[in-house]
Amino acid sequence: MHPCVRLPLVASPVAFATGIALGSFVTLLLTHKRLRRPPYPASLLRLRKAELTGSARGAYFNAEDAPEWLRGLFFDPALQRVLLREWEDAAWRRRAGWLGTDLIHNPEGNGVQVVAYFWDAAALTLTGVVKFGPAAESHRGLCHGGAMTSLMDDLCGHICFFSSGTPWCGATVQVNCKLMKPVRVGDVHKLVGRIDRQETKEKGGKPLTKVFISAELVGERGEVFASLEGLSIVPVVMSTIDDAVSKRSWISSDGVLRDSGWLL
Ligand SMILES: CCCCCCCCCCCCCC(=O)SCCNC(=O)CCNC(=O)[C@H](O)C(C)(C)COP(=O)(O)OP(=O)(O)OC[C@H]1O[C@@H](n2cnc3c(N)ncnc32)[C@H](O)[C@@H]1OP(=O)(O)O
Repeated sequence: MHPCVRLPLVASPVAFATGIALGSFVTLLLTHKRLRRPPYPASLLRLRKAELTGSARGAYFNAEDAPEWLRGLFFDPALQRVLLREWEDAAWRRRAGWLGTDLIHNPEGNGVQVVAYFWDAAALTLTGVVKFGPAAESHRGLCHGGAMTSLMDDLCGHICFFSSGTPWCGATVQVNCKLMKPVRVGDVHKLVGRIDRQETKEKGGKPLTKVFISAELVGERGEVFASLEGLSIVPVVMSTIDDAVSKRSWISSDGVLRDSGWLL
C-alpha cells in the first residue's frame, strides 16, 4: 500500500489522543477558572452598608425598596446590615446543601418576609423590615397568626446567632407570641427584638446559657401588632453535617455583618 494511504490510519490514534489531551486541558482551565471565580454576587462581599441603597447594587432589598419611615435603618451608623449568603444567593444555597427556600427570607416569596435585618451589637438589638404578602393570608385580607409566630421564631434564632461568634451555636426552645392586632395582607412593619438577659449554669460539667428574648412587631404609627417572649439555649449542636458551611463565622466590616459563606 502507498505510504500516503496508510497515513490516516497512523494519524487517527494520534489525533484522538491529542483531542483528549486538549479537551482535558480546556476542562481543567474552565474548572480552575470556576474555582477562582469570586463568590456570586461578588459585589455583596465588597460593598459597604452605605452603598447598599439600590437594587443595582446586588442585595435583593435595599433602601430604595423600603417605605420612607423605615429608610433611616439603612443609614443608621449604629446598625449593621445583615447579609447571609443563603438568603441572597439561591444557586449557592442549593450547592451548599439546603433543600428548599427559607420560610422567612425567600427573595421570591410572597408570604411573610424579613427583607432586611439590622444588628445593633452594642444594644444586642435586632431590627427587621417585614413584608406580609398574599401567601400569608387566612381571613379575607388578613394574615395568619402563624405568619407572625414564624417571624418571631426567626428573630429569636437569629438574635442568638448574631450575638455569638459562631453559627448554629444554640436553639430556640420557646416562642410565646401575643397576637394583638390583625395584620393586613400588603402591610410593611418593623420588627424589633432584644436580648433581655442571659443566665448561665453548669449542666453535665459544661456551661449552658439561657437567652431570654423579647420583641414587638410595630406599625408606622407605633401600634403593636404582636409581641414575643422567647427563649433560646446555648450551646446546642443543631446541624448534623460537619462541613465548612456548618463551621461558618461572622465577618463584620464597613457596617455589614456577613457570614463567611461568602468566601466558600
Ligand atoms: C455565621 C453564619 C451564621 C448562620 C446563622 C444561621 C442562622 C439561622 C437561624 C435560624 C433560626 C430560625 C428559627 C430556629 O430557631 S429553628 C430551630 C427551632 N428549634 C428547635 O427545633 C429546637 C427543638 N428542641 C430540641 O431539639 C431540644 O429541646 C434541645 C436540643 C434544644 C434541648 O434539649 P436538651 O436535652 O439538650 O436540653 P434539656 O432538655 O436538658 O434543656 C436544657 C435547659 O433548657 C431548658 N429548656 C429546654 N427546652 C425548654 C423549653 N421549651 N422551654 C423552657 N425551657 C426549656 C431546660 O429546662 C433546661 O434548663 P434547666 O431545667 O436545666 O434549668
